[in-house]
Amino acid sequence: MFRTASARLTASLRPQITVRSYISKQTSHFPHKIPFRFITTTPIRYRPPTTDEASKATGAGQQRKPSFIAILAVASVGLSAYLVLVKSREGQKKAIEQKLESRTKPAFDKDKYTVVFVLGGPGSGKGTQCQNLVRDFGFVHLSAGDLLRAEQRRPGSEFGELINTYIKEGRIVPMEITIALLEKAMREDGGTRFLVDGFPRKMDQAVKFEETVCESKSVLYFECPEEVMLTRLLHRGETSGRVDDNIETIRKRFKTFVESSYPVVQYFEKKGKVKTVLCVDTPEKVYEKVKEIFKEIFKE
Ligand SMILES: Nc1ncnc2c1ncn2[C@@H]1O[C@H](COP(=O)(O)OP(=O)(O)OP(=O)(O)O)[C@@H](O)[C@H]1O
Ligand SMILES: O=c1ccn([C@@H]2O[C@H](COP(=O)(O)O)[C@@H](O)[C@H]2O)c(=O)[nH]1
Repeated sequence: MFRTASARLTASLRPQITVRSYISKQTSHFPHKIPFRFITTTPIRYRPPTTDEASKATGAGQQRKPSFIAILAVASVGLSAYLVLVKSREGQKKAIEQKLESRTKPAFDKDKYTVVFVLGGPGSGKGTQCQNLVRDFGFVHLSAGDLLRAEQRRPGSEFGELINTYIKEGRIVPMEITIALLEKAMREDGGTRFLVDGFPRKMDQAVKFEETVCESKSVLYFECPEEVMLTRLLHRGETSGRVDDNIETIRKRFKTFVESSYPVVQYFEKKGKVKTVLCVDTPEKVYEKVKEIFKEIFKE
């Protein structure tokens, strides 16, 4: 008999089973050393243990502090792997460099192959117009940016991480990599007329490509105000998934264009190779001008 109402209430809250009997029912997989608080006989209301409590009881998830030696071992293995990777990447770059250095003449004869460089700021419309030229003039379109992105995605590429970092920063990838990709694409395609889009972006690339791969016939330059290019790129960024179509990287790309790429246009201008097209109009209007230029250059 319970003496008071409150004692009756307390009794009704007593567990049907104590924690000890719960453990003994579940016990086959419990450790022999059960934490003290689990073996109290004070009847408390049973509730199943929380995941946290269960894992403490079983010892699962308990972290042992790694020793200093273990940390050192893991760190040195990581560092060695990183150094091997850097060395092999450096080695590959050097090998390409040496291959290019050893050339006494370009790999492709300019009398048999036609290379047109397509230059202009980011978002000026180079890629859009190249597609029209492929359709109407039988050119092969080689976008240096697309080739770099493909190499970056290629499983096992030694340069994937490096390319990604340069593109995100709006910087120009070391020329050996881009030149090797362009030359490979030219060989694999087997065509004879190439629109090399978005390359050369720096003077060293311009000189090296013409010395070792092929001399250009002409340069098509798309002139476009920055605010127009900015609007286009931000719009493209809504769907492109490109890591560099965001305001921060776009600003960096504009800076790189002014500092490193525009001098290339000036260099070819002095050689009388540049045809300039203002491209603030609609793509169709811009193409009318581009088409006239190509008809003029490639009349046969
Ligand atoms: N004349 C134009 N008027 C309006 N939008 C255009 C025009 N030309 C291209 N665009 C659009 O602007 C964006 C950039 O064009 P495109 O990709 O051809 O430029 P790009 O110079 O090749 O750029 P990037 O160098 O960044 O690859 C695209 O979304 C394209 O559809
Ligand atoms: O010759 C090149 C061409 C491109 N890059 C890098 O790629 C991005 C994107 O190029 P798009 O032509 O706009 O597709 C460019 O900003 C550079 O980071 C390069 O390094 N060298």
